[in-house]
Amino acid sequence: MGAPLPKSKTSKCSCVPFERKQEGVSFEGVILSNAQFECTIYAFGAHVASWRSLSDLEVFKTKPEFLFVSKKAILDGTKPIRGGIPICFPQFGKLGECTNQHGFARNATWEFVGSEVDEEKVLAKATFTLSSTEKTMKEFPYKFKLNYTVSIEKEFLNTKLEVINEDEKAFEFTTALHTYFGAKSITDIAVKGLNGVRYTDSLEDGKKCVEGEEEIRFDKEVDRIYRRNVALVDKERLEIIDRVWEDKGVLSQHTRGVAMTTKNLNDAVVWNPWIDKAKSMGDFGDEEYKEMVCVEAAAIDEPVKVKPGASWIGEQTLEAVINLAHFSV
Ligand SMILES: O=P(O)(O)OC[C@H]1O[C@H](O)[C@H](O)[C@@H](O)[C@@H]1O
Repeated sequence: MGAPLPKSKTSKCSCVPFERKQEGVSFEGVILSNAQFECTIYAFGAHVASWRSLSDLEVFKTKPEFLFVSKKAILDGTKPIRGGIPICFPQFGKLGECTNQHGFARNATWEFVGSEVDEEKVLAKATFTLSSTEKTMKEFPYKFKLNYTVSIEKEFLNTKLEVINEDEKAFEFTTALHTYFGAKSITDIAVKGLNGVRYTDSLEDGKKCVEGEEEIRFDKEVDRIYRRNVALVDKERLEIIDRVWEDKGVLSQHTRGVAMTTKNLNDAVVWNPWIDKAKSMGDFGDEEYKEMVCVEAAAIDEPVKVKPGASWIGEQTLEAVINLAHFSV
C-alpha cells in the first residue's frame, strides 16, 4: 500500500488505508472521507464498495448508502465482489478472449499508489494501478497499464479509468464501470435519460430495440445495452431516481437519487436479474433483486482502440441528489 494520508485534527478530508481480516483472509483498501461523504475502495479489483452520506438529513440518515453490495458477496479474493463498482476490463461480458466474464481487472489486486486531499475543494482522492503480467498476457496478449482514480468532491463521486498501451502493437478492448445502485424498493426506482435511445436486448439474443419510455421501471428481468448518442453523451445525464422518497405520489423536495454523467463511456447497460436469475447466483441473495439496479457506464458497441504508447480515459461522475429541482422532471 502507498503512504497513508493521516487525518489531522483540523482536516476534514482524508484518505486512510485499512486492512481487514475476515476468516483469516486479509483485505486491504482505503477509506476516503470529505466530511460530507465517505467512500470505501478495496485494492482487490480497485473496487468501490461503498459511497455513503455522512449527513444528518433525514433522507440520508435512514439509508446513507448509495451503492448496493450483496450480503452474500465473497470477500476472499476468489471471486469478484457482487456489488459496488466492479471494473470490467479488457472485455465486457463474453465479448473477448478472456476466460472470465467481464475480464480480469475485477479479479486482480491493484496497487494503491497515491492519494490527495484538498480541504478547499472538499476533496479526497486515491489512485490504484494494475499492469499486465505473464498471466494477463495469456488472455489479453498486450502490455498495458491501468490507472484508476476514485475521488469524492462534495456530493460527487468520480471514477476515472486510464488505459495506457505499453505494447508495440495496437489493442482493442471493451469496458464498463459496472455500478450497482442501492434501492429501498426496486418498484420505486426509475432510470431516466434513455428515451429514444437504441438498445440491444441481451435477454432476446441481442434484438435491436428503441427505448420508448421516459422512465424505465422494473417489474421483470432487464438486461440491455443502450447505445447513447455520442454527440450528446457528454452533456446529457442519466438519473437513477429512488421514488420511495416521494410523498403520496407527489415528487417531494426529498426525492433522492443519483445523476450520472460520463466521458468516453457512451454505452449504458441497465440490469436487474429479477427472481430466477437472482436464485441462480451463488453470491446474491434470492430477494436482493429488490434492493438494487445496475446502470453501467460502458464502451461496448464500439470497442476502444489504443495505439502503441497512447492512452485512453473513460470516466463517470455520480452526483448524490436530494433536491428535486436538480432532476429533469
Ligand atoms: O455475474 P456477473 O459476471 O457479475 O455479471 C452480472 C451482469 O453483468 C452485466 O450487467 C450483464 O449485462 C449481465 O448479463 C450480467 O448478468
